[in-house]
Amino acid sequence: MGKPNFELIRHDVVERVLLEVDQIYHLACPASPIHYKYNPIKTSKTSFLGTMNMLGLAKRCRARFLISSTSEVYGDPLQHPQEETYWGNVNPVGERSCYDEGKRVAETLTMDYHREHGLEVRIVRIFNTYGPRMALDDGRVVSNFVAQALKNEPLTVYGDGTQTRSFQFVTDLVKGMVAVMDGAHVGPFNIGNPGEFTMLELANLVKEVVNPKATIEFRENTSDDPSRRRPNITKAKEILGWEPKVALRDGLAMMVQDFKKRLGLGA
Ligand SMILES: O=C(O)[C@H]1O[C@H](OP(=O)(O)OP(=O)(O)OC[C@H]2O[C@@H](n3ccc(=O)[nH]c3=O)[C@H](O)[C@@H]2O)[C@H](O)[C@@H](O)[C@@H]1O
Repeated sequence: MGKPNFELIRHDVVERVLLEVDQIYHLACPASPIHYKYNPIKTSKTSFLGTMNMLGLAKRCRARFLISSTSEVYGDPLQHPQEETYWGNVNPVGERSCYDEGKRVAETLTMDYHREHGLEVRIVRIFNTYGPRMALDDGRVVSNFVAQALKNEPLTVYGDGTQTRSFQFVTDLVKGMVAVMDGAHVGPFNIGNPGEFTMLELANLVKEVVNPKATIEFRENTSDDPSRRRPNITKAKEILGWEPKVALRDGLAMMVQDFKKRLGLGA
């Protein structure tokens, strides 16, 4: 931003676009479950048509193309931790499938452009990411808990809170994506932090770091919620020399400072 050769364009990837580019980081798609389930047909269109349009653009410009895929391609995984070779356990007719199947077909399209047209492609599977500047109403668990704790509202734990996730700080993700883009391997690569927590453990950590007086309120869980998730990152470590550096406790503290400012609570 502010650099003379930087250009910001507001565009819906479902429509074609003519640009001149060398690299494409294709990140466009709602990622929070409440947002991707809000208009699920649009989510499928974004994943399929949006990815096809961006691959078409990459083909015309001979640009290198990186698709931001997701841990959700593993569905409710029967393998734990998840390796890139695992094909997953996705419900094709469930409420989450607009996103899960959308990202799966986005990976398929990416590989078919690679095989059919010799396009240079890269695939990253991103695991739960959090950090400063997330929308206060994003709806994902870390931003919900932090905002709730700061506002003295109960932390909303869905289900019994024994389901697990592995949380990655945003700067680790960005370094991982750049390493994949600039590396020589197509992937797919899991990019995530293997530290695994139950939602109750996360709630208690947020209490400790943000507001020890915060209470917990249990809510009904959503359908097809994956019961556990943790990346095996051996491939990214060995091939790219990448691994996450920021521990959850430290990442939370950085997020809290930013959330406090935006909630008008002082830094
Ligand atoms: O954060 C991410 O990067 C990932 O978030 C979502 O996946 P999900 O793991 O379901 O994300 P959350 O909505 O943050 O849910 C995580 C867990 O926390 C629980 N949760 C969520 C919100 C809340 O207020 N309380 C709560 O207990 C959910 O039931 C779930 O078990 C997206 O589907 C992924 O594409 C995305 O990569």
